[in-house]
Amino acid sequence: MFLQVDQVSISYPRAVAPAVQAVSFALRPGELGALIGPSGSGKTTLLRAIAGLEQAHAGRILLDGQLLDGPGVRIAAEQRRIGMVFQDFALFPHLDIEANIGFGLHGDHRDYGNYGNKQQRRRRVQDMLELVGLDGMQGKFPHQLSGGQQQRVALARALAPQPRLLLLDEPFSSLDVELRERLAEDVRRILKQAGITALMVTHDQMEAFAVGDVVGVMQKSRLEQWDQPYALYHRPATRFVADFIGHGMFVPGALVGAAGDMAMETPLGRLHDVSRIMETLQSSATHGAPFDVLLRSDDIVHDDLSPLKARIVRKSFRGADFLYTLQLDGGLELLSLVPSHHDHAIGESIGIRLDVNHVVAFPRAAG
Ligand SMILES: Nc1ncnc2c1ncn2[C@@H]1O[C@H](COP(=O)(O)OP(=O)(O)OP(=O)(O)O)[C@@H](O)[C@H]1O
Repeated sequence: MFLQVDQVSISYPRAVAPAVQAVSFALRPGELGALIGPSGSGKTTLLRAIAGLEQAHAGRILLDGQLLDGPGVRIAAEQRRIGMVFQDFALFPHLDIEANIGFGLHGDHRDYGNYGNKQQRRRRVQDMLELVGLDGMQGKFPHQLSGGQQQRVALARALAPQPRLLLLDEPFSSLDVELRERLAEDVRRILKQAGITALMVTHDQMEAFAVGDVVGVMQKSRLEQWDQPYALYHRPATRFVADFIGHGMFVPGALVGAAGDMAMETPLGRLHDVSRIMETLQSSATHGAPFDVLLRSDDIVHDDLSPLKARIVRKSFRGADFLYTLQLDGGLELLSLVPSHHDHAIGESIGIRLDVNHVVAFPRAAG
């Protein structure tokens, strides 16, 4: 592993509870990680500790085999060779793009690579401009560039001195929503092309999924799951992750059948593929055991022929789809993503059926 965060805890002075508690994860060389979670869950604190701007009070942080932070060891931030990109870009307004990108190739950073003379620096800046798709812009000033272009300059500047690791803190949050997803995909492509290992903090799931090979979900100072996006979505480890990732609602379920042939009974019908749930329960669950079953908007399919009907209580247009909020007799609410040519009115009843590939369910908490 290239970056190793091992049982790291971080506390701020006079704070009641630690900001980060016993967090462990790792990145392979060239792998892109993303941390998501609600505000205050500890993402930025963790990123700052990796950068060397906060100290880990317990645990260890290693980069390429070097102990950066651990018992009795603390490598200074400027000696870590870690680059950072921030949400406000932090470009120098009075320097042109070439000087902005070349900034990190002077002074303390000079020993990162062989950029000692002007010609070498120019070549490196040129390579970076090409990498981020801004060739020809070197003479412009930051205010002459769009927000997305400025963020690419910030990326080029951070990559220029060849850091060992790149950290990105909410890099898209000051940009338009439409721009964000496209830029997130561009950033992923650029980072992959540069071959750098990177860790990004964001509160936006789409960005995390667009950039990260692996995504970590934090809540209340803990890392709840560190996994590939597909696994986070289809095999969430905790109820919090299940709820946080994607649109879904929990409905009551009950295990039916005998060991080896169990199914989940729900108000919308019976789900048969419960093998994974049984693995996690280690076959201790018994017939009739109560569960909360997660049904996401793509698990519920609109089907005129289905005998099961639900009433539309809200709808929101998403372009290709409508996100319908539906209500069953008895009041249970569900979400369903329906192709937008099925334009039904609020109050109308439509036929629905389940189409669940991976059953996500958690034993109902006692009480
Ligand atoms: N300098 C500080 N001094 C004291 N407490 C702090 C400091 N910075 C953050 N905290 C606290 O540490 C906890 C984690 O904050 P952190 O900023 O790491 O969360 P976050 O997940 O990055 O949130 P956001 O998405 O809002 O930036 C919070 O309870 C926060 O109030």
